Amino acid sequence: MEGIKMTAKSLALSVDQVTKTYGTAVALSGASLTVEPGEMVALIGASGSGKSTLLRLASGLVLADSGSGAIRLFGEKVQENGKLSARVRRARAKVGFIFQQFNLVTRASLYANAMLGSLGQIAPWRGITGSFPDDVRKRAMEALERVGVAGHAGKRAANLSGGQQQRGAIARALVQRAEAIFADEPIASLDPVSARRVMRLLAELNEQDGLTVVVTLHQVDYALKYCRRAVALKAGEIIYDGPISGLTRERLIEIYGDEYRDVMDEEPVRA
Ligand SMILES: Nc1ncnc2c1ncn2[C@@H]1O[C@H](COP(=O)(O)OP(=O)(O)OP(=O)(O)O)[C@@H](O)[C@H]1O
Repeated sequence: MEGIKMTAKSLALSVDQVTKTYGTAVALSGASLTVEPGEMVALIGASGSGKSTLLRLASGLVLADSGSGAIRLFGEKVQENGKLSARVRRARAKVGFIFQQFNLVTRASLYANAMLGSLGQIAPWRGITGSFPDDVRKRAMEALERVGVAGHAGKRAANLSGGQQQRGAIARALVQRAEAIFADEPIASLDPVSARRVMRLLAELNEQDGLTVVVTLHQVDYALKYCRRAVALKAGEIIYDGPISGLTRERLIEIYGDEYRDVMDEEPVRA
């Protein structure tokens, strides 16, 4: 494929001139972005810069302003011109979305949550009655093992730690047979060890299984460590899109504002 421009069909994500306003607040402004299959991309930017909005638009949970271009997942249209596509379900089927608030059904077991990844593949009555086919049960257990939480399969999601829940959500994406995982702040509320586990798992799925990963991150350190490409938003505009090595000191100050200079230069309060 080298030297050949990838078509929208072969791209994991394509966002074409998309704007989203909430009242008078511009959350995303004429953003265009493409992600190729197999990439691991960090979406960074200060709080309120538009990272979550971009992922929500990609999932079809939020509609862009009219006049916006198309958003596609693996060539299938999610929305265009502020209208949901008729093929949105087909588009969504290829991506496991992990949003902080809506990750798991908290009253259900981790095992049941993982099986829910099969909803698009089985007869609706099976999902409603919870009578999942044997192959789904098997795949759910394998996925929980793969992400390292099989020992908690029978526990209610509500009774598990944030890190275990995040890994459960990743297992659900594996049962879904997702070709990509789009995760919104998957490590925001995790301790450093749990955060590292989740990021390593995403990186492993990217490297070993070829899953495309798009992940919003607050901590630049994790982006530098686990992602090869960064897309930085500022006030709804993409102001950097390139290799992670391009996140120089000056660029980070541009992304996070002048005060970030102090953050980088600050001495520890206690030695
Ligand atoms: N449902 C909403 N109603 C009104 N304004 C919203 C809504 N969702 C987002 N916004 C606004 O859009 C802008 C972008 O928000 P968004 O959540 O995408 O930023 P973010 O970069 O993900 O922030 P954070 O890192 O804090 O999660 C912000 O100004 C926010 O207040």
